[in-house]
Amino acid sequence: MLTHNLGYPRIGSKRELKIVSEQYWSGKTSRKNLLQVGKNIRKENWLLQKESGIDLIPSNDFSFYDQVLDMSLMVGAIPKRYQGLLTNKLSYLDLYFAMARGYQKDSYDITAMEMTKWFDTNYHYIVPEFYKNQEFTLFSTKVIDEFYEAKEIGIQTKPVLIGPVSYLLLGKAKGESFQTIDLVNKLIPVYIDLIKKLVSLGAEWIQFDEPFLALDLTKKEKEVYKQVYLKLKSSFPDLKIMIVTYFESIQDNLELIADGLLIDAIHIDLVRCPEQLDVVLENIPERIHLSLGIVDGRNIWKNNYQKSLEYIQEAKARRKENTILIAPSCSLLHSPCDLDLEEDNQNLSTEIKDWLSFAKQKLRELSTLKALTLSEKGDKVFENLERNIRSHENRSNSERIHNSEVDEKVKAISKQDIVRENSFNLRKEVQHKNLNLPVFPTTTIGSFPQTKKVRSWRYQYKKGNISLTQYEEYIKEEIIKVIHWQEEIGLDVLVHGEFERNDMVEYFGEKLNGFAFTKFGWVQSYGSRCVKPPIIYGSVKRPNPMTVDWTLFAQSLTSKPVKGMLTGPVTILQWSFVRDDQPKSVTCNEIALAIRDEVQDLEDNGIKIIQIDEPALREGLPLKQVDHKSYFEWAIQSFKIASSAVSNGTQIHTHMCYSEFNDIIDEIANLDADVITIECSRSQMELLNAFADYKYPNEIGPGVYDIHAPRVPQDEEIIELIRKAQKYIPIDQLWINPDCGLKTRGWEETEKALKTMVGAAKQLRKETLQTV
Ligand SMILES: Nc1nc2c(c(=O)[nH]1)N[C@@H](CNc1ccc(C(=O)N[C@@H](CCC(=O)N[C@@H](CCC(=O)N[C@@H](CCC(=O)O)C(=O)O)C(=O)O)C(=O)O)cc1)CN2
Ligand code: MET
Ligand SMILES: [Zn+2]
Repeated sequence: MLTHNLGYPRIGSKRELKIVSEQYWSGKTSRKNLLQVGKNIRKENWLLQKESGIDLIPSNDFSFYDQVLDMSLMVGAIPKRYQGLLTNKLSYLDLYFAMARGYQKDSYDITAMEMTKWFDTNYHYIVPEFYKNQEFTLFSTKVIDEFYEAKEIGIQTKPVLIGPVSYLLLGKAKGESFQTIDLVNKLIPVYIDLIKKLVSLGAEWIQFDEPFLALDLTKKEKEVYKQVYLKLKSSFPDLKIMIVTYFESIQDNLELIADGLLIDAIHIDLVRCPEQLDVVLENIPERIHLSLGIVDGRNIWKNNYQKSLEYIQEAKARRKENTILIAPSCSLLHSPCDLDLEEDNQNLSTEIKDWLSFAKQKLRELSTLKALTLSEKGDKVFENLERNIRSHENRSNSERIHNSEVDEKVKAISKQDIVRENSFNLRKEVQHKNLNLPVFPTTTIGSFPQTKKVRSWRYQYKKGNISLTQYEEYIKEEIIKVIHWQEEIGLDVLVHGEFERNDMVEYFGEKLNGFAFTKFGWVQSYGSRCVKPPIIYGSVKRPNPMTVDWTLFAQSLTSKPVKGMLTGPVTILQWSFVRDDQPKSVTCNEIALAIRDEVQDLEDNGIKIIQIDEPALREGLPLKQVDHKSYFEWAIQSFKIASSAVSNGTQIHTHMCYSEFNDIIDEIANLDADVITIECSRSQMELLNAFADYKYPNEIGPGVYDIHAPRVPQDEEIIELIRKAQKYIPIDQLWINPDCGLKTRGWEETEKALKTMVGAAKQLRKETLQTV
């Protein structure tokens, strides 16, 4: 039985890659240094995995930005708008970053590629752009270089590629309409080229990530799967092809995998879908090795050895031991790096720490499980099993995890608690009278630039170098500046800027009971951006108001409305590491009740507009159609618990971004928020089609410019987008705002962009008045 790993976090345990990338982008360090830091991280990760007793160690799991973008460069899927950069001899790395971040320099003005969520995770990938007559060529040798690099330090790795079918399905057809999967015959020769090189360097196993193989597939997609793996196997009969699935069960595609695919191993996610083990053992023949994904790659709880050993025993009873592998459920990209770094962390007690395991610890868990499988009772390694059992007992018996008062409150939630006083039409009238806004009201999504300065104050405060009063004074100064600036440029609905927040989820977690925090538990979200998801270990409760003081302070500075700014229950749940000992729906309701109290407090204090962000609503959607309904039932209910306590005149906003929303318009409408601001600009307002078809009843602010990249939009671009929006949405339902919050932007581009946006709104208002 072998242990193997599917991918290790590449940001570095102290976010070394993030730091150096951002320095490189701002011209503060050399390309050579950036490349060196990347190399050091790869080496460290490989050696760590070796020391931890992992038999098959991955390569090409490293990335300077995103593994899907790496694939696009690998196969030469470079959209035309970057060709000029190519011929102008921009380095490979700078071309790569230009595709990810856009390029606005030396008379170039090129937009970035679209970015979207990686399945149901908070990781975002760069969406490949495909054209009907797309050609592919082997453009980059990254995978070969990294295989060789590992070999040089004595490690024979298993290169990781995104499988050709999943790669095509992850992309988007541009220009003429067609199915991306139709490009498969053009793509395969490039994979073959690549594999040929890897095999000649001595690669024995190659891991093909094919997450779509665990999802609903069309007949055609199944057929393509067959063709592709037939072609690959017949080209490389001696190569061991491992197909990796995760986040869902393969049970609906067993026949295809067992009879249709010429492969040597299949990996399944037993953490998400333990129930598939039985049918998989029944149906997958022994000639295909079976990799059991038993250590949770998506959450931070310590592995339950007893349960894992049962799975292994079950497999051993039904197939030869040397056809079994064990692994994390998915790539450890989604786990924080190292629990050992959390020494003297007061927000993570020794008791709770004993319940947890991060990427480094998860590797050890795998080798311990292997050792336990191979040894006899009484061997020393069994002490590990006993310790593990004790940890789990301590956790389930701990007094920290349940609070009967919260349980009672959740049980007492009634139908009345989840509907607004009146329907939207009536509320709208009261709100419009109340707020008296112009047509095309302008607003932003909440955050303004989180500058180094603001972050370093927080850092200094947390370290004890400055007092709380001093820290709050600094934040107040920022709020004063940002309120005045918003008034000056003529925005209609203002925000306080969220300067006091480290992150929109972590901040609320810190204020709620039942959450623990790490110091170094960073997980990559996209590019250099990371999050430190808080850990929900117990009942959630709001001991005190969380945002009221800051919001009132901001409102006291202006006569324009300031939006109260909250993160919604589904998003707090989805972006935290959530307890696995009760249904998510229950935890979500607990959070919803806390947010409801906060909404009520804001209203009681005279705040007229309250935004409850739910950018992760779509992300939480189960990956298979059959499970959608039950998810939406509790997710929508949670949002409504949080938002429905207010009177007609209080305007509830929500905000969503980074996802495809076309297929969930019904559910978005069911939230019954008075206004939704939604990301739209990267997809050129495509989304609004769906809203228009649906005759979406409430108000909408489709994002009019992309905030992911520093690029400043032109006047005409914004006007063009608003005109487009007007074709779909009646004017009296339209708001004007950016795609998302501005926390990742600098002030320079923010000022220019928002002035342009307000200018565009003013111009359109004039035109509208003339036509009336
Ligand atoms: N949780 C979450 N998920 C999300 C989003 C989001 O906002 N939050 N947005 C969407 C896109 N994803 C994003 C994810 C992260 C960031 C982001 O800006 N992350 C920041 C970190 C934010 C943070 O936690 N900041 C802390 C810690 C900052 C820090 O690095 N401190 C330094 C010291 C600071 C100094 O002195 O310079 C240190 O600890 O060493 C703070 O402000 O307090 C980053 O990577 O840079 C943005 C978008 C989808 N998913
Ligand atoms: C990822 S959604 C972000 C919403 C939040 N209010 C912000 O402006 O940053
Ligand atoms: Zn957003």
